[in-house]
Amino acid sequence: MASQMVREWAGINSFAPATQTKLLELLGKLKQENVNSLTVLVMGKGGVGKSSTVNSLLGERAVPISPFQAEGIRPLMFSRSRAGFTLNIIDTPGLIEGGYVNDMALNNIKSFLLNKTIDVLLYVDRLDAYRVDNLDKEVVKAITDSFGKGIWNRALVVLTHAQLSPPDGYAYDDFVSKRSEALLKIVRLGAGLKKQDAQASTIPVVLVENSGRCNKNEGDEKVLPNGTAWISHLVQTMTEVILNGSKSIHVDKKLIEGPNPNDKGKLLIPLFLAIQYFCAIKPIERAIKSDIAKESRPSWEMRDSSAAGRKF
Ligand SMILES: Nc1nc2c(ncn2[C@@H]2O[C@H](COP(=O)(O)OP(=O)(O)OP(=O)(O)O)[C@@H](O)[C@H]2O)c(=O)[nH]1
Repeated sequence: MASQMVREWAGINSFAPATQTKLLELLGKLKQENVNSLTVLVMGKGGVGKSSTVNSLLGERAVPISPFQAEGIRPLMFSRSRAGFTLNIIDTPGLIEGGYVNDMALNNIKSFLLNKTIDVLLYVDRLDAYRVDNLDKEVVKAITDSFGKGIWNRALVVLTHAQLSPPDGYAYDDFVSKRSEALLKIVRLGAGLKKQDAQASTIPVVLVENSGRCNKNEGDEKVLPNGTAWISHLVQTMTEVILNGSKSIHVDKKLIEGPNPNDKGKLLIPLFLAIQYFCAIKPIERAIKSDIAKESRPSWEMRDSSAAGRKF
């Protein structure tokens, strides 16, 4: 982290005054809790608005945006500091290639993150998508297999294109709840979260609108159709997640090269097999051998041989 060039977070000045005030308040709150730097990892499928969200948060065009899926230029980390606080934000390549999880992209991300600590994961998708499928689950599973279930304690689901006009018959908030619930369900499935896991019910969903045509309120803040000033709302939700008492994810060699962090129970499999062998299979084998030894000649054999004797 130290080798990264940290620039002044000048982009914050491009936000509306009310947004700036709120952000500085939130940074102050984090500093009060001894959080002086924050590393935000941005992941998701391709073309969902990851880079645009990075730019929106930084308040500058740090990453070039294209309507076509970018190839192989990321991960990229941008570090900005303001009032003694450092924000590191990591943009990553889309995780799907040709209908499958792109293992190479995932390995690049993992190597890039070596010795870094992830404070928050922004799992990005689009609000204006009408279904979830197995690929969504696979992407979530790949993230979980790489960093462990714990990452979802530190995650937000971020939905871009939030200035959408819902299809006929839907109120905006109803559409948002339906899409959020469908996506959260697949996240829980992909992450292998059970109902009793704390994260299962607490992953927040935040809406963003990265387009330059985002509506503004009278205070010049960028707002969603429901009136939420989304930049400060996003940072506030990130702050809540950071202060929720869960641990950040430190990415070390063991996490990257070691067994799947969710597979700890599987290490016990050889032990279970050994117990099964010595306590069940061995005694059965012994019993069979002793039966064979005890039984000199089976009665049917005796019967058959006496019958044969009579014949010849
Ligand atoms: N209207 C609207 N367009 C968006 C929004 N976010 C992203 N876009 C557009 O969606 C396209 C893809 O955005 P990117 O930010 O490059 O998406 P990405 O996830 O980084 O894409 P990859 O680099 O391919 O992984 C671009 O044309 C953006 O302008 C949004 O909130 N609203």
